[in-house]
Amino acid sequence: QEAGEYTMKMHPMWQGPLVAPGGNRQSPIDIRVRKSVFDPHLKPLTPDYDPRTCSQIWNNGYSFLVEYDDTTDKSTLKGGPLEDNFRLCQFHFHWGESNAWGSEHTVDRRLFPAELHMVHWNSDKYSRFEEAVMEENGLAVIGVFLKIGKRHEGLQKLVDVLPAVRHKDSVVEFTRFDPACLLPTNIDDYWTYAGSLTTPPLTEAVTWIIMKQHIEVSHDQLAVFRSLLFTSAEEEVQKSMVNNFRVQQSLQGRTVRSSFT
Ligand SMILES: NS(=O)(=O)c1ccco1
Ligand SMILES: [Zn+2]
Repeated sequence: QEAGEYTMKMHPMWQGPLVAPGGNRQSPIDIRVRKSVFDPHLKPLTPDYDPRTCSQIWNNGYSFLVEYDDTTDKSTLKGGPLEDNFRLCQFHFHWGESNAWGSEHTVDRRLFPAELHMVHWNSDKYSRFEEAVMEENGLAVIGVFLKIGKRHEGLQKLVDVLPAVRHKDSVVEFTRFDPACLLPTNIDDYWTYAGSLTTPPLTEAVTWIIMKQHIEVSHDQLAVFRSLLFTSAEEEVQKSMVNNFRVQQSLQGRTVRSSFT
């Protein structure tokens, strides 16, 4: 590299074509609370998860994914803005290198240190995630903001296994984890809007359901997230898995609805 030449070493995730097909309902966004519209027809959200469908956890080189067996309708999400039945396939997080930032969505520009995404696909209309990911009503993702505070007891079982998936492409068996323990106590208050995946393929297939209430995790628990690596064991230069969030996208005329006044 020539002296003075400046190249932002982008994570490989973002070196490809960044503009998604269509590109008028991209995620994440800033949620302007006073611009959201209360929708009295929004129903309560009814997640129904079976911890026995939890199968493994793996480092995909951008986040760590806790994967669920989605070959049957055992862990499902219905209600809220959703017309159909959706199956949980995985959950993962996005976080910063510091507690000052890390979330993908923001609320009136407020950043959180991390954000949980619980990814579901429409099992009434499609037969697998890979199919649903290409359809505008294919996916539903619950977003939950994380704040630094008291230790999250339910999260600790996950934190304890993270060192085993430190490097990209590492996988370990991970069972009997109830994802409901990561939801806030109040799941009736949420914002919802039509958006996209925030990592490639960035397809505009997602009904986003962003919880108003955050959950708390301890500083030390989040520090373990940051001990993960983007890089595989063979690579010479190891890179800390931090700042794995996408830049915010324009609303482009979309309305964000709220389930609460
Ligand atoms: N970050 S997210 O939940 O939009 C996602 C899931 C799969 C790919 O991207
Ligand atoms: Zn995500």
